[in-house]
Amino acid sequence: METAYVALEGGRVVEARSRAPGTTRGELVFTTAYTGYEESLTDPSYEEQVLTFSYPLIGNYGVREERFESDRVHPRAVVARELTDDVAEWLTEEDVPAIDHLDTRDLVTGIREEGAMKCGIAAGPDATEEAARAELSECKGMSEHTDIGQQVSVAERHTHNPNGDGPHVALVDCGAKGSITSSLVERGAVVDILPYDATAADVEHLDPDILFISNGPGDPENFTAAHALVEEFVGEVPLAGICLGQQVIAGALDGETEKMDFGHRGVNQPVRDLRSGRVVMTTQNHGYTVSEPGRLEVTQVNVNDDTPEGLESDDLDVITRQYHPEANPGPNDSLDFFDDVLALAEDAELTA
Ligand SMILES: NC(=O)CC[C@H](N)C(=O)O
Repeated sequence: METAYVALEGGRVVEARSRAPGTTRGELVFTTAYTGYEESLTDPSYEEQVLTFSYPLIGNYGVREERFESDRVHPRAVVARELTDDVAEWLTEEDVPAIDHLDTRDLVTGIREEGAMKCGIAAGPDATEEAARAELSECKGMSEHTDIGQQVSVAERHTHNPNGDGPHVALVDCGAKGSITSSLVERGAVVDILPYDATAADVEHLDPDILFISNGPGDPENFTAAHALVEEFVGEVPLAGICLGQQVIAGALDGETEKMDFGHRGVNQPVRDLRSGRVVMTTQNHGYTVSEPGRLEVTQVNVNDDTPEGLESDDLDVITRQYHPEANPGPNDSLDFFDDVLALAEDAELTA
């Protein structure tokens, strides 16, 4: 058996089995999702993180490309109680270290008590505790990855569904999941994908019906170009956002964001709509939250901890969600968000 080591912030080193070799480092987080490992592992919002699955068996229905949310695996390493051969082979091909046969309950309890933490990993025939510790000592905090958008965004603008008869969406790709685009395209929208550092001139040139800021990794405060776009176009073009998109939009509209202790990652996070009282189960993957909504109204909250899950403004034509209405993985209960986004794009009466 090939060995692996995880060195944790605070000094502890945990021994495990190597399933895909290599040394790496990242912020250790966990997801409680019990299904949808292909979607989670290809979600760009996990960039620079080490993803622990609290569900004990990962890989039991194989690996199929049509379920991927992007063209590569984004976590820097993968941790589970038991990884199947299919997943281990996929991660080996992708050059992403993976480890199993460790007590993930203990790891998850540690993260819940102490918060998401830095870690270093060494896995494979040459793995040593020292190598894992050396990785840990090089590990940066998430907010220190100041240009993380560049690692996950498209380099050039491109258009999906150019002949669609629906509204024209300018989607700023801060690390967008593929299902966001497909959810819009399925509803007839023409979707222009713009790099994370698109300028106001780039957006003006497209003259979209709505400006949509995507999900993405790391600290929302590091997405300064998207922040500037929101400041520039608020009140002129309707705005929508998912996850990092909600955080960036709130931050640009006099709101604030902060880091959570261990975040929300899973597919059964309950969200209450404050107007209807309806609760839906949602997919989530975030470590930051909006702490002050600024010029926006909180319309939905997390049932567990009351953090803002939906922000809106009728006057400014803004609608955002902290969770992932596009699901993948997870429940489809909130897909109607995309109908609301496109209705806002069509009906907005902004005249500035
Ligand atoms: N999925 C996302 O867009 C995550 C947003 C942000 N990186 C966070 O962790 O809170």
